Amino acid sequence: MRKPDGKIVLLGDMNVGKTSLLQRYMERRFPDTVSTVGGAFYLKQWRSYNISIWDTAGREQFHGLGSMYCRGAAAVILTYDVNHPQSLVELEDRFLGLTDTANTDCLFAIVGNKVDLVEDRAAEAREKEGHGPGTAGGGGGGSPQVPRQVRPEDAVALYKKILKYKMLDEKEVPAAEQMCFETSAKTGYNVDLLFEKEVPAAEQMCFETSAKTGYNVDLLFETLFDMVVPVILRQRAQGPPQTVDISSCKTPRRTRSGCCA
Ligand SMILES: Nc1nc2c(ncn2[C@@H]2O[C@H](COP(=O)(O)OP(=O)(O)OP(=O)(O)O)[C@@H](O)[C@H]2O)c(=O)[nH]1
Ligand SMILES: [Mg+2]
Repeated sequence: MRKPDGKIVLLGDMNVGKTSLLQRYMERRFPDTVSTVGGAFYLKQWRSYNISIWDTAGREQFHGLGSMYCRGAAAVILTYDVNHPQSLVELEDRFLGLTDTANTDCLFAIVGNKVDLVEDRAAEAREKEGHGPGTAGGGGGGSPQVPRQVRPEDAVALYKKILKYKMLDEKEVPAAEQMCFETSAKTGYNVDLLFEKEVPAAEQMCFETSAKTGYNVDLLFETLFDMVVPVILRQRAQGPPQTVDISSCKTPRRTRSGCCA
């Protein structure tokens, strides 16, 4: 089997729908799931690249494994349940610190899943499908719907905090080393790096999805695949890929305030 060119990791609390999102995308279905033990991955061919997508366990007992799965990751999908505000809080408190082992220019996406259960989104989906407001069925696919618990702005705020945590805030002055490039137009060396290194806008990296109806699931994964390709190219230009060394994995310290230590 060919070695994957890049890695994307799904993180988030138990029950938010990580496995369901991955199965919806890869297998085009919404099967019954059991709580994940450890982790598992799918391989996706995107253009000429092989991308591994890792599903991880949200249960506390497997927490220490998260940083191992994130090692060398080109992108991390931080997943929460739009109906459980605590699952968004957990991303900052418990999961963000696990990404310290990811690639230095790792991309982050924040995904609010189970949006089919939210009243306002279900109405929006019905209108998109051409049904009037109040039509039975709609985006919820028969699920009982509840008032919105987490606003998209809350996810955007977390994304901005992550950029700060990773020192990628647009307002920060980039380090001198980051802004000096050696290139070759003839071989293409560092040319993509020069033109494509930019921080995506927060709104572009926050998604609301439904693994149940499929809403925004293709958009999420395929937007990330397109963004991960330049990261893979940069990784190649910078040297050999990192390997997983289980013995060197440490569980990061957790903090309640201000991201992770
Ligand atoms: N209504 C609705 N239910 C969902 C959705 N996604 C997942 N679920 C349900 O939520 C439950 C948990 O889904 P999983 O995909 O197993 O959650 P997980 O994040 O992988 O959980 P762990 O493996 O324990 O970390 C299951 O009963 C799913 O059927 C969704 O988009 N909408
Ligand atoms: Mg799972």
